[in-house]
Amino acid sequence: MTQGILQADGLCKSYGRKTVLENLSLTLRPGKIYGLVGRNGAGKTTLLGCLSGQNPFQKGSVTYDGAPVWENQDALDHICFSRELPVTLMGSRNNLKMQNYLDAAALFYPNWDPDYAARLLDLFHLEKKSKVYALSQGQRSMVTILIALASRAPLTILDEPAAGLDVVAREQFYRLLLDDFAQTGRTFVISTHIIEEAASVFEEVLFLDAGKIVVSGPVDELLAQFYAVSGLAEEVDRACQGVTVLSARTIGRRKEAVIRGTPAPEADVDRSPLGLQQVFVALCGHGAEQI
Ligand SMILES: Nc1ncnc2c1ncn2[C@@H]1O[C@H](COP(=O)(O)OP(=O)(O)OP(=O)(O)O)[C@@H](O)[C@H]1O
Repeated sequence: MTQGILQADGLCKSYGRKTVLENLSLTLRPGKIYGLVGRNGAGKTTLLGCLSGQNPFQKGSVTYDGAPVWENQDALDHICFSRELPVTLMGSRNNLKMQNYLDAAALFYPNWDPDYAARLLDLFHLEKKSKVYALSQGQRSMVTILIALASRAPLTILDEPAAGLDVVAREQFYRLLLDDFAQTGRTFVISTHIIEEAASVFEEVLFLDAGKIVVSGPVDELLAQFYAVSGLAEEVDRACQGVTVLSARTIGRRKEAVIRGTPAPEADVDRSPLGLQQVFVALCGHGAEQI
């Protein structure tokens, strides 16, 4: 029975001697919007390429409903990883027109929706005859988003789709995504650096760090586990008993700490929940100043 589950097991990927993904396992279930978050160079693009059959890997497996994804057209028919269009091709400027990419997408994705593509072209004020090299970065992001949405693929993957967009276009993108999701319920995986802005869109997050998924699960459940506490140092220490302290800073007699767990209720401290970005920095921001 087709369910639309994408599974990676024990995935290992290196470039030469550099290990990027190390024994990574994850399961993507249908009907959710996943946010993939990791620092620069963490391996997000590499992982998305492996999950979508575009990147080979050395060990492990990636399956869609139990069937390997690699060179398996039946599985790939369900997956769209829309990548940013290249400005150059083999050292020369990319003279292909947007129309060429739309024609290729129509051939490649069995559920391609030409009417939806035409509506999005209008909405984004894009011209089909424009050459790719002449598009702005934001316009190229719009084409990537257009192809992803109009593919109507049951599993649609976008790598940093909002990075090149201005704030108005970003809001437009999130609205389009949520409208589409409400209508189709298809699965989206979206990598992003703009965490706080996208947090309300994600149902589940995956934090990628040092080649592994270090956190995965529903956003609300994750956020409920973290607090910032502050107050007199001895009270903060009392609040932190029995919980994991992720970072702490003492200023005179006062102290601030970021913790995973519930602060002891008898401690006289200020406690506040963290946003997704703060949780990410606390867990994956090695070496960065926290909070
Ligand atoms: N084709 C390649 N050949 C060699 N090394 C590569 C190649 N592609 C990626 N890498 C290396 O693999 C690591 C992960 O890169 P990747 O692009 O997957 O990270 P990322 O999380 O998407 O980064 P960013 O957020 O900065 O875009 C980096 O150290 C990068 O230099």
